[in-house]
Amino acid sequence: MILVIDIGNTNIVLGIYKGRELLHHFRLSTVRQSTADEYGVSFHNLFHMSGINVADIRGVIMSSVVPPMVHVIEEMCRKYIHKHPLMVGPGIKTGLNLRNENPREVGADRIVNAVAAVDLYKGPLVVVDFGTATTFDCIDEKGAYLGGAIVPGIGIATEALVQRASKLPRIELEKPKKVIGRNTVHAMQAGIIFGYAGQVDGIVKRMKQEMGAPLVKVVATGGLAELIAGESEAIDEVNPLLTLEGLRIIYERNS
Ligand SMILES: Nc1ncnc2c1ncn2[C@@H]1O[C@H](COP(=O)(O)OP(=O)(O)O)[C@@H](O)[C@H]1O
Ligand SMILES: CC(C)(COP(=O)(O)O)[C@@H](O)C(=O)NCCC(=O)O
Ligand SMILES: [K+]
Repeated sequence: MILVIDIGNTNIVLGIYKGRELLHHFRLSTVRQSTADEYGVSFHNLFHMSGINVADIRGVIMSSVVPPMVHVIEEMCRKYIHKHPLMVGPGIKTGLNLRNENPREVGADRIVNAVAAVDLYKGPLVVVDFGTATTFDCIDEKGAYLGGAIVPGIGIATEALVQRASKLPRIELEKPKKVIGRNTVHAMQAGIIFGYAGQVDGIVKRMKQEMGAPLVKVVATGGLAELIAGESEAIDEVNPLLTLEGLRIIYERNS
C-alpha cells in the first residue's frame, strides 16, 4: 500500500492505494499552527478506525501548496509512518511536458491534476479545481501543459463579500431555486452560484478558442466541484479524486 497526501490551503486530503485501487480517503483541515505530533494523532486515529496497518505502507508521496506545512507533514511521516515522503517538485519525474513560462512556480496540485487528467482522459483538456482558489489548467492534444487561470475560490469570494458589507449575512453555499432572489440570502446565493458557473463557462470558452481546439474535455475536481458542475455548461465530468490519482501515478513513475 502507498499513502498519498495533498496539502491544500484549506484541506489536507489523504489516500491509501493498493495498486491502482483507492482503498480509503480522508480529509483533514490544514491548520498552520498544528504540530507533527498533532497530525500524527489524526493520521493514527484514521488508520486505526479503518483497519489500516501502518507497517503495510511501503511509501508516501505528497504535494503541497502551503510551504510551512511541508516540514510538519514530513516530520509526521518520519516519526509515525517511518517513511520519508517523496515530495512533488524539482527532481521528481512527473512525465508532464510543461510548456508554460516558469514551470517551477506552478502549484504542485495543478501539476498533479494535469498528470492525472492526461493519464485518464488524454488531451486536449481543461482541468478546473475548485479549492481555496479555483484553478484552470490547459493541456494540449499531445498532453503538454500550457498554463491556465487562477481566480478567487467560491469560499473566499463569499467570505470577502460578507466581511466587507455590513448587512450581508453568512450564508450556506447552496443553489437557490431561482436567479431572481426575493430575499437577501437567496439573492446572495443566486449571485454566487450562478455567477460562478457563468465565470467558469466564460473562461473555458475563451480557453477553447485560444487553444484552437473545439473538442476539449473539461474535467472538474476539488471540494466544491459538484456544487458548480450542475450549473455550468462547460464541465463535462467531475472527478473528485483527480489529485489523489495524480499522486499515485507520479509515485509509480519514481519507484
Ligand atoms: N466533500 C466536500 N463537500 C463539500 N465541500 C467540501 C468538501 N470537501 C471540501 N469542501 C470545501 O471545499 C472548499 C475547498 O476545499 P479543497 O478543495 O480541499 O481546497 P484546497 O485544495 O484549497 O485545500 C473548502 O471550503 C472546503 O470546506
Ligand atoms: C493557485 C493555488 C493557490 C491553488 O491552491 P488551492 O486552492 O488548491 O489551495 C496553488 O496552486 C498555488 O499556490 N499555486 C502557485 C502559483 C501557480 O500555480 O502559478
Ligand atoms: K487542491
